[in-house]
Amino acid sequence: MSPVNLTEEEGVDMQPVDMDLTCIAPRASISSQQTAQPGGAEQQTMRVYLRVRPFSKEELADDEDQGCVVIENNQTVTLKAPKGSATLKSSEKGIGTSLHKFSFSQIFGEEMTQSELFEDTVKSQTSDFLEGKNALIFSYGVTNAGKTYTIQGTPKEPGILPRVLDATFHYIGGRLYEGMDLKPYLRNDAQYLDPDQVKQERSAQAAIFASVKDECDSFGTSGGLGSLSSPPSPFPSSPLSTGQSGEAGSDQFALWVAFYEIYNECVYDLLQPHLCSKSKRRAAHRVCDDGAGNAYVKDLRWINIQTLGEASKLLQFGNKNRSAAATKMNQSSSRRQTIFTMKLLKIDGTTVERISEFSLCDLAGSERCNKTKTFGERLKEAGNINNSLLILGKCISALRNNQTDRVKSSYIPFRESKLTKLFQTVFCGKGRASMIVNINQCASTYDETLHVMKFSAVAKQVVQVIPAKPLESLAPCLVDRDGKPLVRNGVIDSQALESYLSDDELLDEEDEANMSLLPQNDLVNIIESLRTKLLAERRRNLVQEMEIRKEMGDAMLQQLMESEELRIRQIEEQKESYQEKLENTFEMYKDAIKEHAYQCAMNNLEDDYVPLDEFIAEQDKVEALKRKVTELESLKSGIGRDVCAVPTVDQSSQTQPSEATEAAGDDRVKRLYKEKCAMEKMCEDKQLLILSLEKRLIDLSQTLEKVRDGFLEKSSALEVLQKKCDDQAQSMDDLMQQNADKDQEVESLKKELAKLSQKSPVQPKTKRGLLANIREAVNSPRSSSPGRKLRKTSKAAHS
Ligand SMILES: Nc1ncnc2c1ncn2[C@@H]1O[C@H](COP(=O)(O)OP(=O)(O)OP(=O)(O)O)[C@@H](O)[C@H]1O
Repeated sequence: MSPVNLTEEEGVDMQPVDMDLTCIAPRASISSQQTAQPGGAEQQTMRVYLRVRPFSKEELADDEDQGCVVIENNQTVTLKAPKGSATLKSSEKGIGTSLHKFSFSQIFGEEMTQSELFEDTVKSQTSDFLEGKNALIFSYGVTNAGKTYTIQGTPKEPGILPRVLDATFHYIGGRLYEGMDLKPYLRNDAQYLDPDQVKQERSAQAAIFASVKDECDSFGTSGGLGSLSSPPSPFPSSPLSTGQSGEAGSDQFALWVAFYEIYNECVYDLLQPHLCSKSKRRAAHRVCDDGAGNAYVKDLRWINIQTLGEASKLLQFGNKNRSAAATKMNQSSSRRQTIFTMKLLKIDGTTVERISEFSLCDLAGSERCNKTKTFGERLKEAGNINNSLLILGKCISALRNNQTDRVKSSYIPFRESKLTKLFQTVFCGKGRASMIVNINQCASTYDETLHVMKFSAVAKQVVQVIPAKPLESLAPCLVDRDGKPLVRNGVIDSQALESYLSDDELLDEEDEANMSLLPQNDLVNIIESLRTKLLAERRRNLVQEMEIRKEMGDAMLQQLMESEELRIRQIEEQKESYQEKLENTFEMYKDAIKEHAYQCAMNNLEDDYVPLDEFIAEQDKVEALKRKVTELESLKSGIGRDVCAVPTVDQSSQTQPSEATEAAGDDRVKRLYKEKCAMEKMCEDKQLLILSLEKRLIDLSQTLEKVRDGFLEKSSALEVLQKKCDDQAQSMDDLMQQNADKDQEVESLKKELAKLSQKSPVQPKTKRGLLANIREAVNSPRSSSPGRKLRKTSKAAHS
């Protein structure tokens, strides 16, 4: 076997704080189970007891005994995961451990008797109950773990419920209030019953007792409990049994009980008469709030009991009504959560001084669906059972978390299940709660048992603060049928009582049940009066409804108009901003194009640019040179003529030409010829220069042409942009047109509303004036729409 780690499940180092979330009590480490609080409040951790039931013969035969549960001492128990359990498999994979250690307020092994269990667990709560405090006991555990055995027991071995009842009757002794005319009402109040109602109570009670008179005595008053009932009592030395526990001698006590079950999140009364036909469904009862935050079961049947035998019969009657769903695990297993509640009324004369409540809750088994092979309706049952247990667990965890961390107080889901809703007040300090965890030692249910143990470990850390004087807040109030108090400051309000007793026109459900007893005329009268009341009520409702509708219509219209105004304003603003943006963009483009064109022109001109002065000077030079060339050419032709004429003259007229004259002529010709050549060359150069300048001029004009083309292109792009702008303006106009349509729609709505208002039979004048004012006020800004249109057209024209 692989080595195992032992886990301590209970948070021993946890510092519990008070449970009453509204009361600010100082945080203190709780070393003992119970400590005194300032102001006399009592603080203690929730008592959680463990009861381990013995194996049955069948279980031993099925090899269920694998030593899973080892009781170390009267407060500590160790659970060892058996072969095949999910816990063992997980621990072998390294997840978790196969050994779990738990501690409880007290552990009761299989050898412990019912009587010992009662003495060590519930007896103190019974004392509380008899002294006017509330008490709640849960029996919790997997199915077939012994919860019902612990609560109800067997005729031979009565459980804690018969023992609490037995103790209560011993306490009451000869001070039983036999009147039966003071009955519990809502959660903490009492109701005064008139003689007819008392008669009905008695007949209902008799009907129940009659139906079980031949049944065996489940409390064993003649057996198990009988030995306790007859002297010596179970509280021989207890002040409870003496009836002298500091109570005033004139006080009397009345005990009323209710027995109900929660099945699939519906509350059913187990003390209702048996149903005639099986097909007829039982009525589910609502869980309501009494206005002071206390939940109660509406129309639950409370039966007055005066002996232990009567209590036993009631329990039998209720048990008969319970339907046990067969599951594979336990053929007689109940799929319900059954609650037996006792209310003890302390009566002084005709005044109810206090009411205390003791509830014993047998929680349904919490087995998993696959284990129990549950299907269909059974699966739904299991889901609801597990859900209410889950919510109970969540509430307990949240309570504990809130106590440990007051800053981050989390939501406690009391209202998410009927069970927790009903007992919220007890958890919140208006009573003491304790839990008896029942487990069997079967290997096959080990995983579920472990889950139960973990849950109870959390419950044990919850601390309850019980106020020193819980009765002050729970002081019962005696009321009539309408719920109006009949007793004020301890004195009966005789007027209220008289009107209550004479008031016979209202019928509650119990009256309805006995309507057949009334004469026909009375019935007709009652029906007539009820019809009149109904009509008046309907008329009142109709008027109220119309007023509400009108108010809502006005409010809606106002809202509609406001939102319309807002929308128009937003559109206007958007339009303006778009136009501004467009104009800015257009200007930007224009500047950019101009800049671009200028840059292009400058780039093209830069290389070919010749300043004008230079150009003119150059032209002058060219002109001068041309003139010189012309002169020289004319000179050259003149010289040629001279040259040809000179030899002719020399040869014909002079027989002896001088040599000096000939030489001088040659030099001059040569010089002139040279000059002529130079001039010709210069002319050619200048010609070339002129040609190049002309070429430059042509290039320049071409560049200018290009720039002009570019400019024209940009201009056309600008035109496109302009067109887009115009389109946008057009779409804005369309939007405005849509707005106008909406205006018309609003107008038609207003007209419709006005028509409706005219049709309405009740129209207070002041309100009609108000509506007209509102409409006018709302309409007035609408009249400015032409102004806006004017602005819009002027803008459009501008743009
Ligand atoms: N302490 C005990 N001593 C002897 N027998 C016991 C003890 N506890 C339980 N049993 C027996 O075990 C069986 C199952 O017990 P019980 O019906 O109370 O279980 P349960 O938890 O109420 O089951 P369910 O939730 O299904 O109603 C019964 O036969 C009962 O008599």
